[in-house]
Parts: sequence; structure tokens; C-alpha cells
Amino acid sequence: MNTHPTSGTTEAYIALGANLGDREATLMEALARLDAHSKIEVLRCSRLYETDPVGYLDQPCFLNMTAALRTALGPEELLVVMQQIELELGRERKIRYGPRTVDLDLLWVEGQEIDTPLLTLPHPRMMERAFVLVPLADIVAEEESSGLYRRTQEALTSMDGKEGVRFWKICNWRSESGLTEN
Ligand SMILES: Nc1ncnc2c1ncn2[C@@H]1O[C@H](COP(=O)(O)OP(=O)(O)OP(=O)(O)O)[C@@H](O)[C@H]1O
Ligand SMILES: Nc1nc2c(c(=O)[nH]1)N=C(CO)CN2
Repeated sequence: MNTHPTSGTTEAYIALGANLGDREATLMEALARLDAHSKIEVLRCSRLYETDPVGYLDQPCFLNMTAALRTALGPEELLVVMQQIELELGRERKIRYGPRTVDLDLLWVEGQEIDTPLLTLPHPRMMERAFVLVPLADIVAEEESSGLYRRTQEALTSMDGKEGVRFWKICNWRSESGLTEN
């Protein structure tokens, strides 16, 4: 059993996507591997959504979701862990915006604005993507103080609806690990 961090930590939000193989199993495995890390705790998960592909259209539908993490890692270290998990789960980088067994994007980290070649925070495309915003709205608390809740709601309202994003099912990976459902 993992000893989860409680102090000296920050909250972070990530987006998960998959459109090859057993999409749900891969997303659940990615969450389990993040939570198994000694410096990462998965706090909350959104529902799962099936979404039409954006950017590169000739590919299968995605499953998308988001998760809130608490971590003792810095943002760059967290991104490295996420990329390692992508590799372990069979992610190959072939086509930009193309099909993938799993994609883990770092959306937002408490108190962090970064713009380097390796990492941009907040994620530069998150506010344009209904497949990110709809699941993000499931888990960002209204009382969250950084303005992320307000910006998520405003971006969703200014979009032409939530076309191409369909509720698929409740995420239940935590029922096995003993954590509570969102
Ligand atoms: N916030 C971020 N989250 C994830 N990767 C980022 C972020 N900012 C910069 N990057 C960089 O983007 C590079 C490409 O990432 P990736 O292959 O996941 O892109 P993509 O999923 O095809 O497109 P997109 O970034 O639009 O979702 C990574 O190597 C990473 O260094
Ligand atoms: N529906 C959907 N479309 C995408 C996705 C994704 O996760 N969902 N990811 C992409 C690359 O980041 C490109 N297009």
C-alpha cells in the first residue's frame, strides 16, 4: 500500500485520452500507476466520455476523462512520470493529434505558470477543447480559489455546445482501491 503525501504538496489536474486497444482498461491502468507512485495521490476522477476525434479526423473515437492529483513532485518531474507511464502502456508518437493507446496531458498545477520547450502551464490548448473541459467541469470545485472553476465554466459557455462529447460511463477504478467516487 502506497503512503500518500499530505503536506508540502500541490494540487494538479490532468487530462487522459485513449482511442486504441481497450481504452477504458488503459485509462484505469494509467490512474493506478499514477496513484502507485509514492509522491502522487489521485484525489478525484471525472466521468468517462466518448468523444469525436479533433484535429486529425480519420481515427477512432476517444475515451476522455480528467483527474485531480496531489503531488510532492515539481511540474517537470510529474510530466516525466506521466510520459513514462505513456511509454509503459504502449504510446507511440507517430502522427500529431493521431491515434494513441494513451495520452496524459498536464493541464494545470496550483500556483504554476510555465513556458519552456518541454512544458507549458496551464496547458495551452485546454480551454479550446470540449473533450478536456467537459470532464474537467466534473471535478473542479466551485470554491477552488485560482479561478480555474470560473475559467472552465466560461470557456464551456462560449463554445458551440458540447458537440462530439458524450457521457460514456462512471469511472470506477477507485472502488477497487477503496477511494470514494466523484
Ligand atoms: N502541459 C503539458 N502537458 C503535456 N505535454 C506538454 C505540456 N506542455 C508541453 N508539453 C510537451 O508537448 C510535447 C508533445 O506532447 P504530446 O505528444 O502528448 O502532444 P499531443 O498529445 O499530440 O498534442 P497536445 O499537446 O495538443 O495534446 C511533449 O513532449 C511535452 O514535452
Ligand atoms: N476527441 C479527442 N480528440 C483528440 C484528442 C483527444 O484526447 N480526444 N487528443 C488529441 C491530441 O492531444 C487530438 N485529438
